[in-house]
Amino acid sequence: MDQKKIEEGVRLILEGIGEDPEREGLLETPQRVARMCEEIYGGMTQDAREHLEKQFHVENNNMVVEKDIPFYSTCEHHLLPFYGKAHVAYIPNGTVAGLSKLARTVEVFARRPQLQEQMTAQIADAMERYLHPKGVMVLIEAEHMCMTMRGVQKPGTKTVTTMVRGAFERDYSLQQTFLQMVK
Ligand SMILES: Nc1nc2c(ncn2[C@@H]2O[C@H](COP(=O)(O)OP(=O)(O)OP(=O)(O)O)[C@@H](O)[C@H]2O)c(=O)[nH]1
Ligand SMILES: [Zn+2]
Repeated sequence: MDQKKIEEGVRLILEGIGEDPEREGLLETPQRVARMCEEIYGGMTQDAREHLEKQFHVENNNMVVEKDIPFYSTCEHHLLPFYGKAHVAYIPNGTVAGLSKLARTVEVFARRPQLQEQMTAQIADAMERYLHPKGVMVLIEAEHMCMTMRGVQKPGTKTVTTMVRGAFERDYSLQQTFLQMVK
């Protein structure tokens, strides 16, 4: 990441809103924001493959559900946070990933400027591509700060997005099972 560019940008925004970037409280703010960007946009330099390619063989291919994975992301329109929970499920095809790797996959895509719909699809894509499962379903519920602290100002509004792949697309009862489990 180009820390210097971020610092220049933060200084310009501060000047733009009529602040004095040289006053004591703001002196280190550009560097702080640049360091923060490394963290909150850390997914930009990560590949979900690193997390998902190591797998373990299993005897049964029952549905695996990991629910209530908390995440923080940033909406790409306003650069304000959106945050909530991701629920992911897949039907293995002889192999499974380590449980932590599903949560890590969520992080890879959350830590980027994002649209919730896009993040939902990207997680499903990565699971499909690297786990080669029989099916995948992802459900994300989130609150968008751009809808609460500004604009339409509707705190409490939740946006729910889903993506289904493979067996979940064809079998409605699998979707129902997943929805029951994450409810
Ligand atoms: N589909 C989708 N929209 C999002 C997401 N995050 C923010 N938005 C919306 O992006 C839209 C941007 O609309 P614009 O009309 O270009 O921008 P705006 O004038 O700031 O819109 P308002 O928020 O309605 O004031 C808004 O409706 C936001 O609510 C997201 O993850 N997915
Ligand atoms: Zn927004």
